[in-house]
Amino acid sequence: MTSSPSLPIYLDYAATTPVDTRVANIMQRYLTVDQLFANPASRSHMLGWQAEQVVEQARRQVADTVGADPREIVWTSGATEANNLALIGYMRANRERGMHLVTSTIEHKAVVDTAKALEIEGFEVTWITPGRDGRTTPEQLRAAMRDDTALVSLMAVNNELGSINDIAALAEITHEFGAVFHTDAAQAVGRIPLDVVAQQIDLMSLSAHKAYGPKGVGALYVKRHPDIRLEALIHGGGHERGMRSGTLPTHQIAGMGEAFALMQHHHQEDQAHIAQLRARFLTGLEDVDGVFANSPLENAVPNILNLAFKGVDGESLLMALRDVAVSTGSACNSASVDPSYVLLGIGIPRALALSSLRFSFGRFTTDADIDHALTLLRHALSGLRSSTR
Ligand SMILES: Cc1ncc(COP(=O)(O)O)c(C=O)c1O
Repeated sequence: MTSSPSLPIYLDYAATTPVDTRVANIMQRYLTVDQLFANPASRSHMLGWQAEQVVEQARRQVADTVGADPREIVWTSGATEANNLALIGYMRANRERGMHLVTSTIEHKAVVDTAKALEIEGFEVTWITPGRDGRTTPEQLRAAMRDDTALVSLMAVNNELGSINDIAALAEITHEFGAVFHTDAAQAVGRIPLDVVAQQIDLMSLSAHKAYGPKGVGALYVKRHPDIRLEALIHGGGHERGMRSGTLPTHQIAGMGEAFALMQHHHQEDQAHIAQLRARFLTGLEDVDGVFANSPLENAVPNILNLAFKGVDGESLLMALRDVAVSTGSACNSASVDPSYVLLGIGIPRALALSSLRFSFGRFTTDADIDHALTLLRHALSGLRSSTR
């Protein structure tokens, strides 16, 4: 007999993942007075050196996960800061190479809004509109490139759709034009193979909390090459080779290192488990009318499934599904609800975009969670549909 899942059922892993207990146990070692709490930048005593070793061990773990050299990893507060540092830091430091940046309309806000801030600063941005499958094609990128393009920023895995870009092909075109390639890989670690050398990535944003690590820590991979110079956004003690000042949070960093090492170790097992959960979920909805997948089912990670429920208001469905933690990509303000710009960006009609929910699964999601969520979803849909009939 399978026991009933505890409520609410968490199907919002793309928003954040729980910290793996093994990661939390390691983080505990670097906090209190009887532990290794010292400042890793303290050079005058052994406790500082020991803390530094912990940071360097985590740097190796993160570097190993993406095929980088540890010296290429710069700690940040998350992927948002890493995206800001990559885009603003690179464009400001390389004005003489070009004032033009290429990105897409369905990037995470941390890229979209950063690119808009650069436009205000006088840089020019070309916004690619990806296809219905959420991918930017090599042809689209080629058409957007100019002689003065300094940087291309295209995400590895889209956070609302799960669509996967062909990073290696996009990076190759970027380099043909002499520009530098950045990818936001916050949703990609442990979901798709990442290898900065094979995929020719120059800059890559990473986040711990999408990979069973803690919130508030991330990294920017910065290829060691004389052409890849960044202007710092945060000034101070000159940490991280001057690229990002601020005392390093040993416990957060150790957590990210362990989380990434576990991600690498569990990659296949996690993804097989999750692919089976997505199939179970889709099968359970086969006989429900008016359900459409906004997420592509090919060239997509299985942990993110965005579905539209025709004729049903997404916000009302969210309310009716109080015992299932999911999300809409909508932005609410006091007067109205704006549909997800990502769904609109791939050509989903406004009404259908407003009827959409993102379900995202993870390492700790069980078959019982899926079955129970299906029961609640079917019940909520029939309730809402019969009330509007
Ligand atoms: C694709 C993508 N980029 C960036 C971020 C922001 O990451 P962080 O929360 O580490 O700042 C997220 C998470 O919301 C994301 O999904």
